[in-house]
Amino acid sequence: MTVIDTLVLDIEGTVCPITFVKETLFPYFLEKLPEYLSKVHFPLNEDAKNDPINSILLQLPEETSQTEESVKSYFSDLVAKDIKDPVLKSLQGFIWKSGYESGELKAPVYPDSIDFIKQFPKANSANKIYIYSSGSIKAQILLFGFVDENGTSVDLNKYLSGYFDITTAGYKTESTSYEKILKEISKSENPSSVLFLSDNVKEVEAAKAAGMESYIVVRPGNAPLTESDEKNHRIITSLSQLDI
Ligand SMILES: CSCCC(=O)C(=O)COP(=O)(O)O
Ligand SMILES: [Mg+2]
Repeated sequence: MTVIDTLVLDIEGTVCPITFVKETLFPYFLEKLPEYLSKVHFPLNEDAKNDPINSILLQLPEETSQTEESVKSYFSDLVAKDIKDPVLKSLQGFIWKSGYESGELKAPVYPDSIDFIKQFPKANSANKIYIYSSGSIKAQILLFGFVDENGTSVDLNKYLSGYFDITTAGYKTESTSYEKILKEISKSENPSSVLFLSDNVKEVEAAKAAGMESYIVVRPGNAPLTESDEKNHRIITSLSQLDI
């Protein structure tokens, strides 16, 4: 049996509760959005590329980016439907930054995940951990940079070897995205030495189709699994159950 030395971790529903994303991060973004949009001049200025919000909004379809109101209602709709849209994810990462830096936001990464992330990449071993989330890479680095460990903010980024999102790897339910990750981390020849963990069955199936090992992580509040999901996949409820 191949030894697993590389982990690729999903975030929401895997190493941190879905409620943190849905009930804290998404509402924080919607609450702050009007304040950020009020500083933008509409119609958008094609030449104001060094204004970060203006440049993000320039990636929107033209009919959506005409007025402050149309932009607000476009993003609110995407958030309500939890659409993994790259422009939304980029703007969310930008707005969450000020929340983490002011101390208003702290990421409730599960204690078992904090322990695992700290101990798995031992010195002088090939062990590595990567992150693959629909949240932008900027948002991933922020989340792991401000982890709430017993009330203290800790930075776990030094234990992580890299990050992938939908702009760099592709959508998480497509096997080609996992093939791309394998190539990027030089594991195409040995995909079964890589373990992907996620709460999302379709993501687990896509990773397996690319040749990775993959388990479903069940956490409180995650979507329920069917009998066939339970039969076809290995399931864990904590990263402390990993026998690697
Ligand atoms: C990186 S924090 C924000 C998470 C987010 O926006 C999201 O859509 C979570 O998706 P995941 O792929 O981590 O389940
Ligand atoms: Mg998830």
